[in-house]
Amino acid sequence: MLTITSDQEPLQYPLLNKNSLKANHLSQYVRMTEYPVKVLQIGEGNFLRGFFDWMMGQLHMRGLYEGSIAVTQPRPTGAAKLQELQRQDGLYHAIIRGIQQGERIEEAELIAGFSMFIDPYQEWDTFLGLSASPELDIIVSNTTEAGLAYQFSSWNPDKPIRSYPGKLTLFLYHRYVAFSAHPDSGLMIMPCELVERNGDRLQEIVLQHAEDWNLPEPFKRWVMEHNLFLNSLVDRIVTGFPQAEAESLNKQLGVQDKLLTAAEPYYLWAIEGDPALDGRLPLKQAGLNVHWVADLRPFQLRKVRILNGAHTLLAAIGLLHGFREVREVVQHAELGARVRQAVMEEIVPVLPLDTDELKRYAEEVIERFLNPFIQHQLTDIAMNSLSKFKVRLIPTLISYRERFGVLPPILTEALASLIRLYNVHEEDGRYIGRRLDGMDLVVRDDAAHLRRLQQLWEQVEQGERKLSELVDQVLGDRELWDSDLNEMDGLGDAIMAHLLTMERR
Ligand SMILES: NC(=O)c1ccc[n+]([C@@H]2O[C@H](COP(=O)([O-])OP(=O)(O)OC[C@H]3O[C@@H](n4cnc5c(N)ncnc54)[C@H](O)[C@@H]3O)[C@@H](O)[C@H]2O)c1
Ligand SMILES: O=P(O)(O)OC[C@@H](O)[C@@H](O)[C@H](O)[C@H](O)CO
Repeated sequence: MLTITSDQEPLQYPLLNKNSLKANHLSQYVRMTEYPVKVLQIGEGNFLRGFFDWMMGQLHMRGLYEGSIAVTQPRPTGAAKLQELQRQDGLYHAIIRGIQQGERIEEAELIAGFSMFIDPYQEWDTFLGLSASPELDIIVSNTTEAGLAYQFSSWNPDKPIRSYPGKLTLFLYHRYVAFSAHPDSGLMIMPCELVERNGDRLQEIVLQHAEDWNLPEPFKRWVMEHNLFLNSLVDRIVTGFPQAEAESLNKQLGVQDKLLTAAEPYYLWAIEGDPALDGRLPLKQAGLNVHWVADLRPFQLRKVRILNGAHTLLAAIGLLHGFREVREVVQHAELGARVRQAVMEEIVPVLPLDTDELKRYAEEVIERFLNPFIQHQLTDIAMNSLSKFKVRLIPTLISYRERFGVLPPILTEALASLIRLYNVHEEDGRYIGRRLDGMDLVVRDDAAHLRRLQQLWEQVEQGERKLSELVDQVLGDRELWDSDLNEMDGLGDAIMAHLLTMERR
């Protein structure tokens, strides 16, 4: 582990790879490459590198795991990142920085866990071949919510299958055949996608593909009985490559690392499963903040409603006011106070969990948002805000109204801000919204939703529709919210009032 210090002498910057490693790191790297591949990782993205692979680094450092990782990208566009990883022999630095319980943490940890790089679109046979390895034990993935989805694919086993669950189904089928359905050949499958009950969902899709492809019933039974699809919840803010500071970090590290991965010190992984599974992947034994739990729901609810809810809320309000990063919004006297009010007075009180524990978590979340070293872009968080708002904030809005008989003021303002943010027009295939000061900003969301909102706003601006009608239409759009929000007394009027105030500004 290196500690980032201030000014060191400028060094030459060879590319980070095994040839540029110092002796102590080289021996660590060589030891790792001698381990058999025990983990197949589907996903070359930032999150896994700053979370799971970092954890594997901790296991390796403590001598608790004698297995390496084969990494593969879930879609063709990931090939460039995979090649970059390969050029660096799978080595990179996790830059872990922030303030935790008042203590400043600033570390650059060299991560060395990958021993194999497989592009399934070019090396399909190698990919499938790995399924026959007796040492392989775990599959981990993060392919975003869009990746963990059913996508029909016709039976064509000789060609790379596009979707992740499709690939996984064929991979498991090859394994089932290679080990003649032996019960011990089952794998532990750990999806990290932020999808509720991600393990159950993945298993469901795998079985659907098995059905589509007429795979034998005993295979389906083997999938269900001898493979573990674990539901889990991940929590760590990983912002990826720290563009603004890359040069100075490389200078301090003395190498050129194109895969620097920035993350906060906080992390939590709650996995629904028997604590005995820690024997298979000794995360708890390594002292990591990992919990094998019987019921994941409280963790999921707490994190999605508080952390992700606050993110979605502050992204909508912050972007409209011309801010770029999470920290800027939370630090702002007026907007920051509103974010705190939303979390402490609107979100926390309606969660059916221990209030003291929730408040502790909420305080921690605010501290994490204030991390001075992390540049967390509001535009990244705001991507697909409509569906995020539906899952992360609407349930709170409804519970609050039911419990207190009035609307939560900040959440209502956030919903109005979101509607205002989506006053978009199309330009070269992109949707451009307007901040309150009239400046443009790109809005990224489902194109059909964006088109509908664009049309409504255009009709208002051309005087063909009243603003109140737009509000009525948007709140009543079941495709957006899965329900009619106009049924919530007073919501339409409150949103109207906010929109008019914004326009007056
Ligand atoms: N970055 C974080 O702080 C953080 C924290 C917790 C959870 N997450 C989850 O991670 C996801 C983003 O990952 P990231 O930060 O590593 O971003 P990233 O862009 O670095 O990686 C995204 C990964 O998902 C794959 N992917 C994207 N769309 C896909 C699709 N349609 N089908 C298959 N694969 C697809 C990409 O190829 C890549 O491997 C989010 O959806 C979020 O749910 C991120
Ligand atoms: O990753 P998304 O786009 O689903 O949501 C944006 C953020 O809320 C999210 O990435 C959090 O930072 C993360 O969930 C923290 O664990």
